[in-house]
Amino acid sequence: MLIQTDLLSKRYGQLAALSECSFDVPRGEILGLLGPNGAGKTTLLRLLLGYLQPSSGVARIDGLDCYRQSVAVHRQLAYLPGDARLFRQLNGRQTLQFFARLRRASLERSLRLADRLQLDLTRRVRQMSTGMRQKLALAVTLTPDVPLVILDEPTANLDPTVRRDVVELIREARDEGKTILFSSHVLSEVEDACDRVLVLKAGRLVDTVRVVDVRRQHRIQAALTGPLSPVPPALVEQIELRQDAVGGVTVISRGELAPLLGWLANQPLAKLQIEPIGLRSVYERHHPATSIDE
Ligand SMILES: Nc1ncnc2c1ncn2[C@@H]1O[C@H](COP(=O)(O)OP(=O)(O)OP(=O)(O)O)[C@@H](O)[C@H]1O
Repeated sequence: MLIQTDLLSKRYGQLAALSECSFDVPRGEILGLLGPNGAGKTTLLRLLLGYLQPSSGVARIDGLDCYRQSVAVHRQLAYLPGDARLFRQLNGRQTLQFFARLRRASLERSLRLADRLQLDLTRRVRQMSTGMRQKLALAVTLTPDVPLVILDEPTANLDPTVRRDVVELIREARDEGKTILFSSHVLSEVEDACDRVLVLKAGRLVDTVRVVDVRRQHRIQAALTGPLSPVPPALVEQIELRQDAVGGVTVISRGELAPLLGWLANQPLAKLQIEPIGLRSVYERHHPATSIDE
């Protein structure tokens, strides 16, 4: 495991910003952190970075204690903070050169990433828009040859096209062997980019979901025109079936669709609708009243 936390907690006086959070992240995984404002995402990232001392529990990266061995931990990672600051008087290319030298990283790789993000490197940082600065900061963060990349809301301020590019770059970094941990408010990009998602609520880890499992889940709705025949034993385990008083039926499927559709084809149904459940349903189970970006 590259990251391991054990009952990791952080209190500010009476407020539990993070409570007894335990999880592992294997190498080569993209892990998303989801939760509304104040759920504890940044606190968790700062504990992993060793910027905060845990009130109790421990966080380890590559076996190193994140707080006590933070210098060694920092050699293993690149971090993009939510409020990344760059030198305003440098232009894009000088910025990439500065950080490549600092991290003993490849400038060529920086330039390639900047090209992918369609950055104009001749502009000074102070003349860049917020989105352009964010892209430059991302190119800086994805350049070093380190096993772990931590991104705090990497796509804030970016338009949807650039968001897609960022998700692609994150996946490419994973394919090169990096482990990526990122927090986001945008459900669709978490679903597109991540292998696994941690859902935080008021400082507690309330769910861990594998995106492939979420993708396999479907909701099927239909109107009954007669009685249903019994559900075949092979399907009982993987579906949840509800009938309402006005002749509607809802089936939640957690497995392969084909055998279920085979059974449904022989049922007296009309107006059949099938939709993927997606991460939104998982998120709303824990945060029913919270708005989040699609
Ligand atoms: N230095 C601090 N002193 C006191 N309380 C703090 C401090 N830092 C964070 N908190 C509180 O801890 C809780 C978790 O905050 P955190 O910043 O980790 O949430 P978040 O999930 O990152 O939110 P956001 O999406 O808004 O960035 C919040 O209630 C916040 O007000």
